[in-house]
Amino acid sequence: MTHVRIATRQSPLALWQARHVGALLTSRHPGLEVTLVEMTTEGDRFLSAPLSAVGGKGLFVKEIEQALLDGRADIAVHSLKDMTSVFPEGLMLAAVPEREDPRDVFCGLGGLTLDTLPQGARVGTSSLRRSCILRSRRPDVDIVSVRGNVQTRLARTREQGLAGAVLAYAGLKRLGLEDVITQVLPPEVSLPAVGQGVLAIQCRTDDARVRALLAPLEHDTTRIAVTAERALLAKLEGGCTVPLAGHATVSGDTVFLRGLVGRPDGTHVVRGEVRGPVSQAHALGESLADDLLSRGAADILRDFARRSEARES
Ligand SMILES: NCc1[nH]cc(CCC(=O)O)c1CC(=O)O
Repeated sequence: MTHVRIATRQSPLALWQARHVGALLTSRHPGLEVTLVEMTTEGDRFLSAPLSAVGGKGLFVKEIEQALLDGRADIAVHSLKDMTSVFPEGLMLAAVPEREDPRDVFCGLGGLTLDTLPQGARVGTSSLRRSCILRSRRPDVDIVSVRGNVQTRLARTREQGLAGAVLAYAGLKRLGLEDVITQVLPPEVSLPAVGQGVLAIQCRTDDARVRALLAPLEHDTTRIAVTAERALLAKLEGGCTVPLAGHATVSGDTVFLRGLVGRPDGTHVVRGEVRGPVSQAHALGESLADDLLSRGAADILRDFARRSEARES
């Protein structure tokens, strides 16, 4: 019987995700042999600097993608959230399984929530999006960068005596760590990142065998939502990392997409939303991007690009 190799990072969350996709595959294809190819990526090696300073989210996926292109693995499993809008030539997003809960959560010390946080509290996150959203609601809050895998971030939050940290519900659920959550943040409060809660299953575009094996893992509603979200991302990303959120829901034949671009300190936030038929998911994402750009996001992106240049020189 046939065999597939899944490339994955070695963090507990990445391993859970790769094993989960392995289990989905063997349940659809009894007798299929699945092995994991465990890798360490550049993103895992530079844990001390903020992600935005060491090269952004592409770091975690680049080396895994190379393993696919080199034929060292047949499938890669990533968090879609960690992927840039452009895929390397020769690779495709072969399947997106059903989305896990996309919301952010607050993990507060001693039961704290965002509403009971004391004035000037220190909150852990290394996400520009979470920093922007938190500061826009609570300008008094002090953002402390905590990087590393989910368990490491929770440990740092405790060690440094922070009031709490904002994390993704999906990661905590997958790791069985829901008991640290003190508040689930609705999208109206913390608009999720593009692709949050979604697993990206990647393979070589010319690998018909693996594409056929992955086809039954595809979840149509999830695909529609991420098509809208990633069309928004593609028009706003512009090569630099900026606080950006994008979240779509599907109800019947209608997609509802919300987006946000802002400054990391929360002093300027541009929000918008669009609604339209599922067949127009991609165009809706692009039109929301244009709308945000015309209402101030273009200025924010321009300032950001200028500051990145200043950092490099
Ligand atoms: N940036 C790291 C990362 N990438 C994906 C998840 C969670 C799982 C998901 O969103 O699918 C996380 C952890 C977090 O943000 O708390």
